[in-house]
Amino acid sequence: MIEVKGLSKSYGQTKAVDIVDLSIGKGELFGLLGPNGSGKTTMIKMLTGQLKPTSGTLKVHGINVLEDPLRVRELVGVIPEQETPPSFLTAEEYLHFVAKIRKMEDYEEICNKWFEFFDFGDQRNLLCKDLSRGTRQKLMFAQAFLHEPELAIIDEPLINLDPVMQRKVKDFLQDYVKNGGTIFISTHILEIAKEICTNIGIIYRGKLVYTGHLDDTKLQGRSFEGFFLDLVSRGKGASNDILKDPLEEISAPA
Ligand SMILES: Nc1ncnc2c1ncn2[C@@H]1O[C@H](COP(=O)(O)OP(=O)(O)OP(=O)(O)O)[C@@H](O)[C@H]1O
Repeated sequence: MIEVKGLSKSYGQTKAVDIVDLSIGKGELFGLLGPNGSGKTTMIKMLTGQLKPTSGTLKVHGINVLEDPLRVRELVGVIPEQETPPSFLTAEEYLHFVAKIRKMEDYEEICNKWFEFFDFGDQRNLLCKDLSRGTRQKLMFAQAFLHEPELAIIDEPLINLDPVMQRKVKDFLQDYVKNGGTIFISTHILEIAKEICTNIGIIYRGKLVYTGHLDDTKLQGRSFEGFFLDLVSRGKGASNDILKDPLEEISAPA
């Protein structure tokens, strides 16, 4: 579903994404983790055709994103980082607007289901600017899944949501991939990634330093947080070569 080879993005001397290879198959719930400034948003912007890589290739749904970014955007559901719905539309107008762009028919019932799912139907006629931050996030989530995309790419899906809604969204995401969808999320919340993701990637200083499923064997008795912090702290001040095999690094005596 996603095939990335040698993907890089530089801003002057800063290598925001540094020669990343990544393959994500259908049915995966993939979580991209990394400290602040490690390259997560840059990766997502390139995958969704919002940003041109410095080098490398990337295919989504078998489509070359550089050659046909519009087709990729048609097929994929996206929630960009810190994006909010337009202030001048009501919540309902916004969902209807997205449904029309997605060329959906009979979308009113589907929109109603989303209002019901997130329990904010009573606010459907409020302007988006007057919705709470969490409700705006619910709306962004609904628009991404409105057309039931085979692939959804979401920057921080649970940000601003209360624990009840977080649980609902986590269950929704897990069911979505069980039913054949594919989801790529980025998150700072390690435990969420460990709980719901089928596979994770850890990015540090633009390098993808770990990909795979994090089962207890690989954690070697550590908490996921301990694993992550070790990985990051051992890389600090060192050349990127030290991160070639983070599991080996971490399991080696300090
Ligand atoms: N437009 C830009 N111009 C210059 N540098 C940029 C630009 N966008 C991102 N960067 C740099 O690229 C690096 C990666 O940034 P990015 O936003 O991808 O990180 P991130 O992992 O999403 O961070 P966070 O978790 O804090 O959102 C950072 O050093 C950032 O300062």
